[in-house]
Amino acid sequence: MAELDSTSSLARFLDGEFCEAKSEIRREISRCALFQSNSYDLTLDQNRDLTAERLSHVLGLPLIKKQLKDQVKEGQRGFLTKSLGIAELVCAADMATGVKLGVVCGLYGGAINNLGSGEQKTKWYLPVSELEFTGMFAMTERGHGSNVRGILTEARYEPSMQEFVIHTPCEDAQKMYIGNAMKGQYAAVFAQLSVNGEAQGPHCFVVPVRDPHGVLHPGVTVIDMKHKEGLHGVDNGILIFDNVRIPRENLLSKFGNVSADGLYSSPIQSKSSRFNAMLAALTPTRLGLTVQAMAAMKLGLIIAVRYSHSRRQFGPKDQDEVKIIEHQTQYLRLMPHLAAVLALTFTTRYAAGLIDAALYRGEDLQSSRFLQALVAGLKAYSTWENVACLQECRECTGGMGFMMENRIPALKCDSDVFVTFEGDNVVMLQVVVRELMTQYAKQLLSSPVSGLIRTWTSSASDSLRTSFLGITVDKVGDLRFLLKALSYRERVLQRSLVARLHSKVEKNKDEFFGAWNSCLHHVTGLALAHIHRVTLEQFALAIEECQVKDDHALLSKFCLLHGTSLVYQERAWYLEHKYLTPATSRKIRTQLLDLCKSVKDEALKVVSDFNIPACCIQAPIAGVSNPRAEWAFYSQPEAPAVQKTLSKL
Ligand SMILES: Cc1cc2nc3c(=O)[nH]c(=O)nc-3n(C[C@H](O)[C@H](O)[C@H](O)COP(=O)(O)OP(=O)(O)OC[C@H]3O[C@@H](n4cnc5c(N)ncnc54)[C@H](O)[C@@H]3O)c2cc1C
Repeated sequence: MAELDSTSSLARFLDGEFCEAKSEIRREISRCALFQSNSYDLTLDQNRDLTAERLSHVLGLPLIKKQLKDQVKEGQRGFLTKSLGIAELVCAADMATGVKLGVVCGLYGGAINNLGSGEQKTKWYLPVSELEFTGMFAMTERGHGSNVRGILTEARYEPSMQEFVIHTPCEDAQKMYIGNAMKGQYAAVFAQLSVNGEAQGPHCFVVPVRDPHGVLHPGVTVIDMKHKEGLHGVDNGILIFDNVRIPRENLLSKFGNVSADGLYSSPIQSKSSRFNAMLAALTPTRLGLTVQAMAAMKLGLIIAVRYSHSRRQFGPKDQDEVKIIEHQTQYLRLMPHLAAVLALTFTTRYAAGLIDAALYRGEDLQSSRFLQALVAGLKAYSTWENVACLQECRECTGGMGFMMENRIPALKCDSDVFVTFEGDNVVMLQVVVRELMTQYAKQLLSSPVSGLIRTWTSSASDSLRTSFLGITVDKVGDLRFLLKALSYRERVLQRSLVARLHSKVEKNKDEFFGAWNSCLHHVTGLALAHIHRVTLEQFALAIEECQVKDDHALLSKFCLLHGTSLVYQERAWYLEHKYLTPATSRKIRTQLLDLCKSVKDEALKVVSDFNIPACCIQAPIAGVSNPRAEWAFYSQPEAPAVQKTLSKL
C-alpha cells in the first residue's frame, strides 16, 4: 500500500517517457476496488463478468479515453510508447483485463485504425471510448492459424444491394479462439474478397455480431469455447457466418475498396503485397505482446526475489540458516531473467520509438520490413523468456510458489499462450530471418563487388578473431567482447544459412519450401542470435542515457550479466566454432556466477523500482503487507521509521 509510486531515480529511469501517464494509471488501479483482490474459486461466468467490469472501468478512465481518441488521429507523437506503458500496468493489475484491452484496442482498434478510412475510424472505433460497444478481431480459422493467407471465409460483393455477403463455407472456415466473442458487438473479420467473380485476396470487414442487448445479428452463430489453461476472464469463441449481409461501407478500405457498381481498386496492385501491407499495419499491436510478457516476468521476479530474501533454509553448522537467495543455484536461476527483463524494457522502448517516429512522419509500416522483423523477433524472444522465467520463479519459491494465492501459477497459465497467439513464435522467427536474408541480398546486389569484399573481409576477420580471442581470455569481462561475440554468431549463422539455402535451391530451383524447411533449425537459431544481439546493444545504449551514477553502475552490471548469460547459453556453439577456447568458456561460466552473486542483493532494489503497485502483487510470500520484510526498506517511505522500530525488537 505504501509502495504506490516509488519515485527513486532508477524507477523513473525504468519508466522512461510518459512516466506521468504511468503514475496516473498506478494511482487509478490502486484506488479501484475491482483490482484489490483475486479470487481463485470464481466460476467461468463470474471470472468473465469481473474481467468485463474491470475492462469497462479501465476504458472509462479519463487518460485511457483520451488515448483511444488519440488512436483515431494520425501522427500523435509517442502514441505507441505511451499505450504500451499503460498496457503493461493493466496487465500487471490483471492479465485477463490486459489481454481483453489488447483485443479491443490493440487488435480490433488496430484493424479499424490501420486498415480503415477516417470516416470508418470515427464510426467503428470512437464509440469504444464512450463505452458504447466493444469489438473483436477475427482472423484465425479452424483450418488456418499461422497460414493466414489460406483463410476460407468468403466476402462476395453484390452490386444490386451494395452489400457484402460474409459466409463460412465449411467447418475449416469457422473463426476460432476469437477473444471477446461472447460479449463484443462488432468483429473485424478477415475474409477472401470476391468482386464480380474475381478473387482479390483477404480483406478486413466490420461485421455486427450482436446488439447492445446481446441479441445476435441475423446469420451469426457464436459458440463459447469455454475452459482454457488460463485467461479465464477472457471469453474466446467460434464465429460462424451464414450469408451475413453487411453494407459496402463495412469493408475497411485503406488498402482496397469497392465502388457502388462493383469496381475494385487498391493503391497496391499485387495481391500478395497488399496482404503484406495489411499485416504490416498490425505490427504495433504485436509489440503489445512483449509488454504483456514483461508484466508477467516482472511480477514473477518481484515475488521470487522477495521470497528468496526472506525464506531461510540450511546454513553453516551451529549458525543461523541462510536466506535461500544465498544458495548459488537460487541466484543463478533468477538473476539472468532479471537482466533479460531489463534488456527487454529498453529494447521494447527502442522498437516503440522507431514505430512512433515512422508513424509520426506519416510512413506506412509495410515499407519498414526491418521494424516488422524486429517486433516479430521481440515477440518470440520475450514470450519464451517469460515462460522460462516464470517456471524458475515457481520452482525458486518452492511449495509456496505452487499456491494460487502466491500468483505465480495463474501468471504461468495466463501467459503461456503468448508464445502462440498473435503469431506462433517459430513462425515469427521466420519473419525475422526473411528480413535478414533480404538485407543480405540487398547488400550484395547494391554493389556486388563491395558486397563480396565486405563478406569476405568479415569472414576473414571472424577467423582471425577466433584465434585471437582464444588467448585473450581476460577480455570476457568487457561488454565489447560480449557484443562482438553475439554479432559474430549472428553473422556466421547468416552467412552459412545463405550458403546452405543457395546450394539447396541450386539443386532444385522449384523447391524453395523444401530447402527452407530443411534449414528451419538454422533459421530459428539465426533469428534468436539476431534478437539477442539487439537486446544487448539496446541495453548498453540505454545505459548511456542514465545520468545517476549509482543507477548507471547497477544497470551496467545487469547489462554485463545479460551479455554473459547469452554467450554462456550458446557456449557449445562458440566452442564448436572455436570462437571460445575451453579456458575462455570456463571464464565465462565463472563470470556468470560472480555477476549473479554480485547483483542478488541489489535485485531487491530493481524489483521495487519496477514500481508495480502493491495491489497488483498481492502474493503473501512477497510480503506486501509485511513491514518486517527486509525488502520493504527499498519501497516504503516510512522505511527508516520501521527500521528503527525493528532494531529495538
Ligand atoms: C487463447 C487464444 C486467444 C486467441 N485469440 C485470437 C483472436 O482474438 N483472434 C484471432 O484471430 N485469433 C486468435 N487466436 C488464434 C491464434 O492467433 C492462433 O492460435 C495462432 O496464430 C496459431 O495458429 P494455430 O493455433 O492454428 O497453430 P498452427 O498454425 O497450426 O501451429 C501449430 C504448430 O505448427 C507449427 N508451425 C505452423 N506453421 C509452421 C511453419 N511455417 N514452420 C514451422 N512450424 C510451423 C507451429 O510452430 C506450432 O508449433 C487465439 C488463440 C488462443 C489460443
